[in-house]
This record gives sequence, C-alpha cells and structure tokens, in this order.
Amino acid sequence: MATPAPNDSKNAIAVAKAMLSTAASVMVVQSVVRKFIPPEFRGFLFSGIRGFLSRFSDEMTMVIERYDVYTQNELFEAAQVFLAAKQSLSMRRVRVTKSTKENHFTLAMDRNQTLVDTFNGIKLKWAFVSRQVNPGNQVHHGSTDQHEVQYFELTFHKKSNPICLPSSTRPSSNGNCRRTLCWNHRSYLYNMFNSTFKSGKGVILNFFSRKLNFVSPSQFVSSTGPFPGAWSPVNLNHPATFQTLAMDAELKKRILDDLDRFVRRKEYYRRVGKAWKRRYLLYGPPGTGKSSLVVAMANYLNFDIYDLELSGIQTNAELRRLLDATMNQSILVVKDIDCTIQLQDRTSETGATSMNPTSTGNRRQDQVTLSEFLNFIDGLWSSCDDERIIVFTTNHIEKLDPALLRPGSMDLHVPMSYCTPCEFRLLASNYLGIDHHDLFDQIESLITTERVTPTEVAEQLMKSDEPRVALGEMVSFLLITRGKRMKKSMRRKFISLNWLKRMEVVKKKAASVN
Ligand SMILES: Nc1ncnc2c1ncn2[C@@H]1O[C@H](COP(=O)(O)OP(=O)(O)OP(=O)(O)O)[C@@H](O)[C@H]1O
Repeated sequence: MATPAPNDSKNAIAVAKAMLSTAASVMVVQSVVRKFIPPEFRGFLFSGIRGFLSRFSDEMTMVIERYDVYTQNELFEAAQVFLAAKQSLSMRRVRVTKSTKENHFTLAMDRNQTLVDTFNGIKLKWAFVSRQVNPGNQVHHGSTDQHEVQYFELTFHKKSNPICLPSSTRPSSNGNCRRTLCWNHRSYLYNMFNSTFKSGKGVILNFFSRKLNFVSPSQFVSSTGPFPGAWSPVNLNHPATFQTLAMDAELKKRILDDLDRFVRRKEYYRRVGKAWKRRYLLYGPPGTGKSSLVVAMANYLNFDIYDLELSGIQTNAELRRLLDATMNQSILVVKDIDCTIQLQDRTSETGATSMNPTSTGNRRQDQVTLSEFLNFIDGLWSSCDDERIIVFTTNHIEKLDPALLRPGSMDLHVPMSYCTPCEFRLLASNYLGIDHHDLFDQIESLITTERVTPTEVAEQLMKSDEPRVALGEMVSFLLITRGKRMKKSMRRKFISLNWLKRMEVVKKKAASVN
C-alpha cells in the first residue's frame, strides 16, 4: 500500500485551513450583516450585489412577481403549479401542506430554494425568492406591518434567449411604457404556462377554480397576501346552483335565458356599439337568497366574483384602481347598496352622493360619489372590458337612490321574496330528499299565510335527517310565527281601539267645555 507523500499531506492541511478560515469569515460577515443591517435593507443589499455581479455574467434572469401592481400575475401562479409538480422529497427543502378540504398532500417550493429544469438541452434555474419590504416602499392604505414580497427568478444563459423568451414584441395596448411580448409557442415560458393550463382543473392549487375576490381591510392582510387594498382571491367552492335555488320558476327561467343570451351576444354588443355588460338589481328581505343567486350565476357561467364593499372605499382613485384590477368574465357584486349610499346627499348642494356613510356632511374633493361610480361603470371602465355582470343587491328597494332605478339603469330587476309552497317543496326535496309527506299540506297552508324566508325554512329542515322530525320542527316554527303575528296584530288593534276610546273621551270633554 502506498504511503502519502509528506508534500501531499501538507497541501491537504493547507487546503483544509484555507477552507476553515473562509467559512469562519463568511460566518462573521453573515452575523455582522444580520446584526447591523435591518432585514428590509438586506434584500436591497443582496439584490444590489447580485445586480453588480450580473454585469460580468453571461446569465439572464427573469423576475416573475406574484402581483402585477394590484392584480394576480397568472405567470406566477402557473410557475407555482409547474414547479410544485417537479418537487420531490429528495430535495433539500420542500414545503408540504395539506388543507382540511383535501385528502392529499401538496409539495411546493419553499422560500429561497432553487430548482434546475432542462428544456431542449438547456439548463434553467428557478429560485423562489421571498423578502420583507417596508410598507413605505409599497402603495398601502394605513398598514404599518412589514410586507412579504414573493417572486420567482428564472435564470438562463443569454444565448438561450430565443428558446426561453417570447420572441416578438408590440407596443403595450394599455398605453403604459411597458412592452407587450407575444407568445413564442416554442419558448420555454409558453410551454411552462400552457402545460400548467392543460394539466386540468384543481391539480394542485385549484388554479382553475372560480374565485371569490374581496378587498381585505389593511389590518387583516397577511404578510404573504396581496398588497393592502388589493383584491384577495379565495377559491369559490359554494355549491349554490339554479337547481338548489328556491325561487319563482318563471323568474328563474327569465334569469337563465337572460344569462344565456348575454354570453352568446359578443358580436351583437360589438355591432350595436354597446359595452358587453349586464346590470342586475336583486332586491328583497334578508335571507331570501340574493347572495345565493349571485353564486348560482357565477357557477352557471363559470365566472369569478368580485365582492365590492363600497363603504370601505375612500377615494375615486381607489375605486378606479379596484375596478381596473377586475378580470373579464366576472360578476362584480355591490351588496346592500341602500346602506352604502346616503340618499339625502343626492339633494345636497354638491349634488353628489357619498358612498361613505360616515362622511355625509363634509365631502372631500376626491371622495367617491354614486354618480361617479355609475359613470365609471358606464363609461371608460366598460369600454375597456368584456363580459361583465354587475349585480347590485338591496334589502330596501324603497330606500334606493332614483339614479339606480331610472329606466336603463338596470337591465333586469329581480325581486326575491318569502317562501311559497312551491319553493318549500324544492327545499324539502333538496334538504330531505322527499317529494311527498303527510305534513306537506299543513305546512303549505301555513306558508301561504306566514312570511318566512327560504333561509328560515332551510334552518328548520336541517334540524334532522329524519323527514318526520324535520317537518315537525317546520310545523312548530310556522305555528310559533303565526302566534307571534296574531299577537302583534291584536296588540295593534288594541292600541288603535284604546286610542279611539281616548279620542272619544277628549271629544266629549271638549264638547262639555264648549
Ligand atoms: N332562495 C333560496 N333557495 C335556497 N336556499 C336559500 C335561499 N335563500 C336562502 N337560502 C339559504 O340561506 C342561506 C342565506 O341566504 P342568502 O345569504 O343567499 O340570503 P340573502 O338574501 O343574500 O341575505 P342577506 O340580504 O342577509 O345578505 C343560503 O346560504 C342558503 O343556504
């Protein structure tokens, strides 16, 4: 066996010493950076160093951010799905999750991890970067918390540009200074995006399911969510459909026909020079199914929903930004429009209706008004966008501003009302799976005289799986409702009788004085 030469062992010791001293220096630098440089500046420092080094590099890096200002960047979502499929437990670090609604685990790329992919023999490096930013560096609405910005970096050799990048360019359609790139169908990016779309519905992130978008108040925005004041999407898993909806059959058919006509009339709207949008006003007492109808519409058309809380919007600019950030094929819902609009303001000197109930008297110059909101929906916004449905809901149509009721303001008025015997039968069939029962006649005759909402009926029917028990609860509920109504009307009669008697006494006294 050959013994190592003394020179070799000396060299090995020298290399080990050099490595140890380098590692020690790196650790010292790391701890100094951690100790003296605040986290929000660290990201900038490192990206600055990276930027400087990249000048001498043959590599190109594409940055794919989660949000494009206020809207979701579809490319980021696609990259998430695409890379998640490439994760394996043999990697150094992967993020594993399982939501309560799903019975499988999801692997995803963890923060600040990298992954190498190959495409046509070219190596491409993905990195998932996450860094904290100071809210001062973002457009924000009163949030003082740090915000986490996440993006993917895709790095490849510059000479691979034609294969990785979309090829041709054209000027941006929305008039900003950015360049719009057309898809090169053979490019890596196109393949990544396309394969994610083709991989079908709900593979990993429910990427393709309908979304319910709402604006979270800034204090509830999570650090990994969108910027405060942007739309936050959640998957819309609500099962309400037109089949499960208890409402007048004729009205239901009218809505369905209207929706069908709307979606197939793209050319028609273009020909007549009207924006491809439709406005519905849903009105009726609380619990009659207005929200359920909106969901049924979204499920029927496969549209996203944007739930617009007008009372939370402070300025015109904010409203414009939010409306601009909505996508085509969507339903914009403006709930309880009677509560968010102050009627009395319309007749005030300014002639403007404030959408912020707290600001009736002294309207700020830039505050949102009803007329501006309607103008915006009718005007520029609608001319830019396609296939939009706007739904206004109210519990009190009598309180609505006439601007919302005048002819042409709404395309369809949809009254939602108390439960009828027909609707009760549909609910009984949905909730209990029965079409007949001895108690049906009694319930139906009570329902015609008592005003109960579908929500109240549904509540009773859910009390038991056993039809006789649930229907018994329904009968008791209706009898109690009737008892309360009779008591109220008797009290009212008693009060008016008393009042009449008192008036008689007053009259008699007055006559005796005269
Ligand atoms: N017409 C209906 N058909 C079937 N289910 C209904 C109907 N109305 C109400 N429900 C049931 O009651 C629940 C609440 O109803 P929903 O929120 O749609 O009423 P709403 O009219 O929008 O009430 P609010 O005005 O208080 O917002 C629904 O989730 C649904 O289960």
